[in-house]
Amino acid sequence: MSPTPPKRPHTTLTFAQSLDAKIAGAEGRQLILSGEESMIMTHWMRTMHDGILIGIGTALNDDPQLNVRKLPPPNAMSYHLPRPIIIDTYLRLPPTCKLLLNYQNKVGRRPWVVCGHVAAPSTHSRLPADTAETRLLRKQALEAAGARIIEIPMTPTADGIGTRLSIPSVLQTLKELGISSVMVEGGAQIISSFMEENTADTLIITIAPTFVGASGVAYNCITEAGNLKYMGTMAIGKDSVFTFCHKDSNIFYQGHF
Ligand SMILES: NC(=O)C1=CN([C@@H]2O[C@H](COP(=O)(O)OP(=O)(O)OC[C@H]3O[C@@H](n4cnc5c(N)ncnc54)[C@H](O)[C@@H]3O)[C@@H](O)[C@H]2O)C=CC1
Ligand SMILES: Nc1nc(O)c(N)c(N[C@@H]2O[C@H](COP(=O)(O)O)[C@@H](O)[C@H]2O)n1
Repeated sequence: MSPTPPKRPHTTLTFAQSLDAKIAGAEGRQLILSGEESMIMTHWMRTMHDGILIGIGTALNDDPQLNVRKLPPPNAMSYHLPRPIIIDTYLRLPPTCKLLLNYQNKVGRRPWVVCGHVAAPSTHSRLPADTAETRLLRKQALEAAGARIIEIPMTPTADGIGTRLSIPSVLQTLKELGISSVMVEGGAQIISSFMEENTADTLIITIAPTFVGASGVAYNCITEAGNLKYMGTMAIGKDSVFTFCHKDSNIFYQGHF
């Protein structure tokens, strides 16, 4: 029996970390932690999913491409390209980001930007001086650059001060829009949210043999494995890749989700 509830896509949570559980350097500096071989594995996994999801923090910090360019010839574009999906509550994604440029240049799929539906922006948005007008301008600029904007209701954060998007609502919306499998790549807050929500069907962590130090960026670790069971460890190049599956699942990285 599949553990995947029919109302959300199959969800693979995957990222790379150091031995001291850091996913980025001081002040979020992007680190290439994965070795060449495990990075190729990540690009293979990208081909196996309908969408790749990241948070706006990662989009702003890394300006990623989320494509499959590390795969062997003849032509990386002949592989299935996943759709980039950005969780961007307040529409902060720059219209000049690589994901949108790649789409304009026909070397990437149209990015979807999932944002908060704002009834009264001045009371809901934490961006300084944000108004319905400035938000509308950002939305129009993103749409003009090619983004599809998907608005969903915002929910209050646990402290009651801020707002964010509900992960189950994001996933349900994606499923309704035809995304059957999604690879969640980060960053720290998104990883923490998916772990807290127990939403991953598969968790794949690449651990690089390096230390980043206390100033690096960490995610909030689950204190227990939740619904996940350990499936195995692979040595790929210099890295160790740990795989977990939903505890009710017998599926172990079959290659089709
Ligand atoms: N080593 C690795 O595999 C990876 C490392 N990274 C690193 O992670 C860092 C970025 O991480 P963060 O700043 O934490 O940004 P993030 O990419 O996790 O995005 C977080 C933002 O998403 C929005 N959001 C809306 N609803 C949310 C929800 N329910 N839960 C969480 N966020 C929600 C909020 O605006 C929040 O600030 C960068 O330094 C990047 O290099 C990112 C991806 C993979
Ligand atoms: N698998 C993996 N290993 C690392 O060492 C990483 N830093 C990441 N980062 C993720 O990949 C995105 C960059 O993708 P592109 O190279 O631009 O295609 C980055 O934004 C993170 O999501 N992943």
